[in-house]
Amino acid sequence: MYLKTIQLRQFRNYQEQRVDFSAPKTILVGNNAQGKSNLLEAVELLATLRSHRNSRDRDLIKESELVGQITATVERQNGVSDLSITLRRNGRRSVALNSETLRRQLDFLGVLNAVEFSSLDLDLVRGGPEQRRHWLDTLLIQLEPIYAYILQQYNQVLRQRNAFLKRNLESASKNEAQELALWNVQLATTGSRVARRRSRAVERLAPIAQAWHSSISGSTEILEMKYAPNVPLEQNEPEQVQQAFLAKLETREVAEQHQGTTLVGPHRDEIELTINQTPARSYGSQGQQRTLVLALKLAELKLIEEVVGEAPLLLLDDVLAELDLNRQNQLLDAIQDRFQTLITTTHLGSFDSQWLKSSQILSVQAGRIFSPE
Ligand SMILES: Nc1ncnc2c1ncn2[C@@H]1O[C@H](COP(=O)(O)OP(=O)(O)OP(=O)(O)O)[C@@H](O)[C@H]1O
Repeated sequence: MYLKTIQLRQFRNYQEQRVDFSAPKTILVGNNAQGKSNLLEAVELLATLRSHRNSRDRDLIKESELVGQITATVERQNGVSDLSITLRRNGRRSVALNSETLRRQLDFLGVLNAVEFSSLDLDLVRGGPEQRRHWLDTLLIQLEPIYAYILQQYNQVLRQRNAFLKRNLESASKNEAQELALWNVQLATTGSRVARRRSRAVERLAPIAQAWHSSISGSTEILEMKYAPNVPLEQNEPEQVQQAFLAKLETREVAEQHQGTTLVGPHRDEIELTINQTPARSYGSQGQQRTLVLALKLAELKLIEEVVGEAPLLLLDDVLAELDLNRQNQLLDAIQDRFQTLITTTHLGSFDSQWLKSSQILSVQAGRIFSPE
């Protein structure tokens, strides 16, 4: 797939900016805080309707404006599509595909696919389980857009169940016990859907990440990636997972009523990363942790390509310069010209000259993008 053009209106620090992509690789060069990451963020929103930086819509809209917009033209094997996202300060978003406003945001997903790699991704190793869940969920949304809906349903039930538990702290009248039983069934049904999909995704991702990791580290390190669901998934049959879910809820009932919050479910899952049998967080140097993140990102690219049948975009936000030459080359070899790649950097010095020759280079300055003289 190929992103041909993108247009930003009142988005972040851009007033009105169109970019035409003319090569498989585009390098965006500029000083800090000029708008490079903002452009990649716009592409990420088109692919996932989510932002790496977890921003609220009102932060995405240009200061003092009410509405912001991202539009783009994407070329795929089966034709050309126009995408558009309109952001409003009051938080109501609308999305359109080929100029037709879509009722369900879900139908917007899957037209453009992208993998983002930024320094924030080091949190995949160093951060808490929430970061890893968020990462896996974003990947799943691209692998099967229906997952966006499944996750939203789960989160909605979870919020309502939490509110119910809070309202009824410590009490358990007969009516309330009945209502709780209903919430439990809903939580188990929606939660099992989330957990089974996460499990499947990790199963497919883990061997690819392990192979990349071994290749980048020169076979000295073995990466293991394991899904550690909060509700055990001994069997992958929906019914059995739901039963296990309900059984665990029963064992935690007293604790949940005491704490007024849901203690069971995929919002407490973990994705375990170990290197040579040591938790990745406590293993080795920053460089080694970077190797791990790089392997995860390359695995994401490959898995999306496999599932979707076309190569996703790769968004490299200021990370190339942070990789040593060996890792840079591994990455560049893996990309070649197969993946359209947008790269941000503050200086071109660290790029291979061959690379520079075959890339489109654009300058970014105070919310304006232009070809350097
Ligand atoms: N909603 C907004 N309205 C106006 N300006 C914004 C908005 N959100 C962010 N900015 C501005 O965008 C700039 C940040 O741009 P960006 O994050 O793309 O930096 P960058 O060029 O990638 O640089 P760095 O190398 O520091 O990441 C800052 O000047 C910030 O004030």
